[in-house]
Amino acid sequence: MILRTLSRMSVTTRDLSRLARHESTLKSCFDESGGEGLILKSSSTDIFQNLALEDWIHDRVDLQSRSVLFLWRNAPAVVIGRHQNPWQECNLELLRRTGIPVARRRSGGGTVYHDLGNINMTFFTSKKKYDRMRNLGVVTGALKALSPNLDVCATERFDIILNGCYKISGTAARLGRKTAYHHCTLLCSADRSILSSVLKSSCTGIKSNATPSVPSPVTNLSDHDPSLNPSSLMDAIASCYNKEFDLDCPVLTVDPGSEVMMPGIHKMTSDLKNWDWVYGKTPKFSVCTSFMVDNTNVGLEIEIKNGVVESCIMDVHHDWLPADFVKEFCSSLIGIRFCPNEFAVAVAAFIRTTSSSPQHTQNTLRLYENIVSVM
Ligand SMILES: Nc1ncnc2c1ncn2[C@@H]1O[C@H](COP(=O)(O)OC(=O)CCCC[C@@H]2CCSS2)[C@@H](O)[C@H]1O
Repeated sequence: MILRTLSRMSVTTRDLSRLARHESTLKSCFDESGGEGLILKSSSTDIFQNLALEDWIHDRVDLQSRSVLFLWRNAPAVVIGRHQNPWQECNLELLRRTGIPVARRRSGGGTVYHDLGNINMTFFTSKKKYDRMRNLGVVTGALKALSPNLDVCATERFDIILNGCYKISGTAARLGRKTAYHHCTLLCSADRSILSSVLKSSCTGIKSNATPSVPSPVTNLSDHDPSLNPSSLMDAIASCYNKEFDLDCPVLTVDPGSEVMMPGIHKMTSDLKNWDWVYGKTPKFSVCTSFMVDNTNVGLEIEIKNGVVESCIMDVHHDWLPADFVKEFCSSLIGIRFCPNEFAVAVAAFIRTTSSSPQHTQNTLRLYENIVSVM
């Protein structure tokens, strides 16, 4: 039975034989799946696991013969677009302090904040069937079905706005050669104060060609209709999806932590967590800034490529730190990741290995404190 269901999904033969060995575990996910469509809901609230499940569906499921709607929510997280700069888009210092992760998704577009009050939907189709407005129609249809008086509409840039001006949903997409997915958010009851504080850069003076986000005033649906909650919204979206695409799919719960059910997903999850993906994929940029230390102005220009310091120039009065010493300090930073941990290690090694007066050591530490605040 499971083999027949999976054949209809056209998962690769290799997967099929591997999956067949775990029939009983797979049943819960695929047993009742219909022919042309599938609605999945994640049991995980881990941003990396959920993005990995998107990758897994995109890579392993034949989307020529069926469409998939994937519904998911995350614990607090910031999600940047494929071509963005996290130093430019968010308050990394605040995120580290609060333990909120930054994730880079595979689709383009801007940065958004997720928590359990925010729903995510991913619409997978063949490239031919890719239609963002139709998908957003499913979302606005679900909202109108639950709360007929809400004034919601999709915009030209594929946001959904409430009362003509408040954004409740943002869209991004990934288009492959033959398949595509469109994913979007829906703000039901997210923490707006955290949303706005984490989406403010803590790094001044960034010069970059990375895709900038387009900030908008946002609102939560539950502030306009307190009867709305994430769970009833997901049910309504699933039912409108079935109606719009003439399907009759149940909502199947999937655990993206299960390697048995989705072979290869652990590697996909760890790739998404990797520093080299989250930070290292940032397009080349520079930080050009200045700060005051002990009434001395310090000019700083750092170039960062693949998340790593490529060049560093510091302009400091020679009475405060001798020019040769500053040059040596700058050289010691080349090749380190632009992040507090590696910077601290590099500065400690520099101090340990360079002969300097107590005053120069003190001043180096003052430089450290100021530079680390832009990382
Ligand atoms: N959760 C959420 N929903 C809607 N709008 C948001 C959200 N968080 C922040 N914002 C607002 O959108 C802008 C950025 O708008 P911008 O248009 O630049 O970017 C987007 O909308 C990207 C949407 C990505 C959707 C994916 C779906 C699954 S994984 S993430 C930000 O500055 C805030 O003003």
